[in-house]
Amino acid sequence: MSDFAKTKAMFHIPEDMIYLDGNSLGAMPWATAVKVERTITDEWGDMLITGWNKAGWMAKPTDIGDRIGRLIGAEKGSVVMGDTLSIKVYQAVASALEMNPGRKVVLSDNGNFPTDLYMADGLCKTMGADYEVRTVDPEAVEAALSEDIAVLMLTEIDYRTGRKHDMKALTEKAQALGIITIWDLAHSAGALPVDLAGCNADFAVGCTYKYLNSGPGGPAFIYVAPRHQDVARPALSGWLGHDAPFAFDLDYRPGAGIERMRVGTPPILQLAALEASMDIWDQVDIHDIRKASIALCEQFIAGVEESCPTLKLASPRNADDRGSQVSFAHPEGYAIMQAMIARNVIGDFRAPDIIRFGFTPLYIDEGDVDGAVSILKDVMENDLWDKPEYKIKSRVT
Ligand SMILES: Cc1ncc(COP(=O)(O)O)c(C=O)c1O
Ligand SMILES: Nc1c(O)cccc1C(=O)C[C@H](N)C(=O)O
Repeated sequence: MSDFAKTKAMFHIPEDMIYLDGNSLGAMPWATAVKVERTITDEWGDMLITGWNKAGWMAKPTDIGDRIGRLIGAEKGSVVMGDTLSIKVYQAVASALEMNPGRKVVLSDNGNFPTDLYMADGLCKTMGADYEVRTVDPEAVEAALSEDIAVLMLTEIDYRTGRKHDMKALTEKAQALGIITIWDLAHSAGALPVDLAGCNADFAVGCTYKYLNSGPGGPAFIYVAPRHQDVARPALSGWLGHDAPFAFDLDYRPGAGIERMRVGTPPILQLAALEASMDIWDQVDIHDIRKASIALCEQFIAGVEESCPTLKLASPRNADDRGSQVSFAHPEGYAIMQAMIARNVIGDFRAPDIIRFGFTPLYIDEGDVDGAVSILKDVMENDLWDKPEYKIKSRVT
């Protein structure tokens, strides 16, 4: 039996479904509905506006930030929740660029998730024609570091292939050249141990609706290293990041520490949903999760390679170089994934030819992996994907 049988029982997974897409949208803990319902009735309903103090709503973004901080190796008081990840990327890039005056290049890789590149590019356009986002192949990042670069912005785990950047080595090399680093942990937080403090990271951002199970649209987080917190100017200077929001001063004065990265009113109901999941995360050791995740990924790779020879592994073979997902390439990837979904094995497709499966030990076990492999084998051996209705690209995700 899986070491995580206890946590698996804490999640609602529809009967007969094998859910291998927790790297895109995490599953729902049973406790979430109860927690959100209580927040609505006992807090919003009964306390109304007094909930900001009585129910501790105002402190939720930093309280929960610290709980996530434990999973990503952040110092206490250096993570705050709020907004979407796209917004937090913008905020981090803007602060970092300003901390490196005279340099005008944001370096990233061309495997990065598009929104990160779009947000940085939009910001550069606002800042002036001499600012630019430069992208190189993921393997070429280290060689591309140079003294004209202001900011290195990378997603640690590639959303398509699961390839893992070496955060410590790249941060060290970048900092030696005077570059400020921003790490996107969208596919890292809750997937594997991250050691932001140990890597001496400058900024990090991430979302909570994937491995941290906060539900669709759950709030993002931002990390600022303690040494930068009173220097970094929050480009999005919202009133709740003000030093004294309730003084209602007309002039903006950034708050102390990580508080300044807050923008506007926090989403209390989504934070309540996240808290239900963090109650589960508080009971597990992220190193145990990693061990189980590697075992599940290895089992899946071995099973698929043995039974589906036309699928080509698109993730790194070495577990240390990979996050908590496994991708295979096939020219008919889209139709194959449609056939899998029709058989209740949920993964996803990423253009042009990647089928992607996420492994989330909190609620996925060896039996699920065996089940997914055997359905994939059936789909491939019997060409079950070869149907006109599976070839129409109409899905959103
Ligand atoms: C690396 C990365 N950054 C950003 C996002 C999305 O940001 P947002 O939460 O603003 O939609 C995703 C996934 O949606 C992602 O994988
Ligand atoms: N955030 C998403 C959404 O709002 C709709 C559909 C998908 C997503 C995702 O999270 C995509 C995801 N970041 C990916 O790795 O592809």
